[in-house]
Amino acid sequence: MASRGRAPAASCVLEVPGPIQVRVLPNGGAGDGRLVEVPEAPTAGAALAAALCGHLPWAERGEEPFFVSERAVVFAPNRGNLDSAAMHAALQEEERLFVVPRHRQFVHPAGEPGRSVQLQVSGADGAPVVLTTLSSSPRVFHVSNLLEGEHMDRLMADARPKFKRSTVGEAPEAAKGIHVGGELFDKAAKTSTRTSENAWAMTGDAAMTMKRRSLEMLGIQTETGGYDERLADGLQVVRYLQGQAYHDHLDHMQDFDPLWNYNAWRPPDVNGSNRIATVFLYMTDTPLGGQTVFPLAQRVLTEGSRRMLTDNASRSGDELARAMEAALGGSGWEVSMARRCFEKLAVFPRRGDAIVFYSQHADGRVDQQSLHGGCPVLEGEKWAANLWVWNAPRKGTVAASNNELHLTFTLARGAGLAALVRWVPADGQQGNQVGKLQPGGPGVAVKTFESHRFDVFKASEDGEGDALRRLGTVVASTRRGRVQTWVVSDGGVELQGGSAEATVPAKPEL
Ligand SMILES: O=C(O)CCC(=O)C(=O)O
Ligand SMILES: [Fe+2]
Repeated sequence: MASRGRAPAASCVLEVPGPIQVRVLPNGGAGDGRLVEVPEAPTAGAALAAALCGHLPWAERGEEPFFVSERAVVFAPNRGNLDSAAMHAALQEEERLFVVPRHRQFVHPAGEPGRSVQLQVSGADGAPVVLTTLSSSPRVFHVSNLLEGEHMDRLMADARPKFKRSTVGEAPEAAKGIHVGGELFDKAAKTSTRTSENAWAMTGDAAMTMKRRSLEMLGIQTETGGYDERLADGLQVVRYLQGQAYHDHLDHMQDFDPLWNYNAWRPPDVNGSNRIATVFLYMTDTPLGGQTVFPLAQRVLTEGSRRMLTDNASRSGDELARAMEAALGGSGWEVSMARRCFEKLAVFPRRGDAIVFYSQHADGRVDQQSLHGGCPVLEGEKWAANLWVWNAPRKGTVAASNNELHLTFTLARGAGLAALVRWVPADGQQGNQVGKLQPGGPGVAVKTFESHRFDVFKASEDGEGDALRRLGTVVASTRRGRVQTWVVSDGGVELQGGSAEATVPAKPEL
């Protein structure tokens, strides 16, 4: 990318910056986008958004977007820099600029494997953090210059006396009470599919530096525009000894997960929260094995990625087989995994290298392609630091009142019918009945949360309550107020006192 000649010339005459053009694309988009001129006259907020991306359906839910440049600079009203002057100062000629809907997060564009981008993020010893694409589906990047050697040494030294056998579905001790509830921690179980050891690093310079840089590198936007602790789990220092591994898994919370059930709470694609990305930093050179494998990704070797993906390639098949036998014995899931690890897209652990991969698409849907695992360590040890990053504050870190709503369903006056109200889980399963409406009877009141769905059915009047016909669906949204009354009649379900706009079902424009 050519940089504009903005530096003062040898004389005292300042070079006046000329107009600058950027390439505007939707969040996560591929390709070159559309060349648009950043207005020279001072332009800010909605006017700037319209000038830059009028050609895109950008006003999702009527909200102005924010912008993130390819080099991870966020331009947003709450950062005080959604204006043309700030863009002129920070952007390079023809830099790609992504339009991110207000309630989503920027997702780095993948591009071709091997493509590198130097971010405007200062990393280890002031060097810029560099992302290199390893795979576009799932989105996996190699990261250079994330953390200083001293910071890694500190993380390792602090973790050493604290290591415990890793569990799955656990959360840091220090976060107790801010996650789903105590139950979660009691149920965290040792498992045979994750045989490593781990220790949490919640505070301290090294952990904070890695957390801040990771969020910066991802271009994560927060409510205040500043760093927000609630957008990541604690930093986890992980150690795998010879033979240890972490079976293929997904990092985001699953719908069917009995402990978390995050998606049912608020799916990420309707502004809920879940893990969006994982930053994984290798802190040791592992002589053999210990790769992070992505079995569903395509393995493309390029000049830029060969070293990261073929590190142990000089070992012959026989040598590998002998090493596997010595480290793992003859059977078990670790043996078949170890073999796959030398065939699939797999990143070799090299001290100071990191990877970042996404568990969600740009539109918030979870990405099931992001399946990955920690390959068995065949020789030596593997030490790493792992950060799970969320697209919105983790469940339990948002005061319940922030998205709590009180809905009352009531029969229209004179409506001679009975009705049932059912809550519909996000997974589309059969709804749970929350109440019944009968002529002359009381309304049905529910306390619920943003995006929860309720179906209202006409019911047989004998009170047996068979659902006969669906009269309407209400999707809870605080945009229509925190206390709402919905009136049920044969003709449908309507918000009492609602304006025409308010009763239109929330429908994203994108
Ligand atoms: O050890 C690895 O390479 C991957 C670890 C991992 O997937 C995790 O900690 O979530
Ligand atoms: Fe993982």
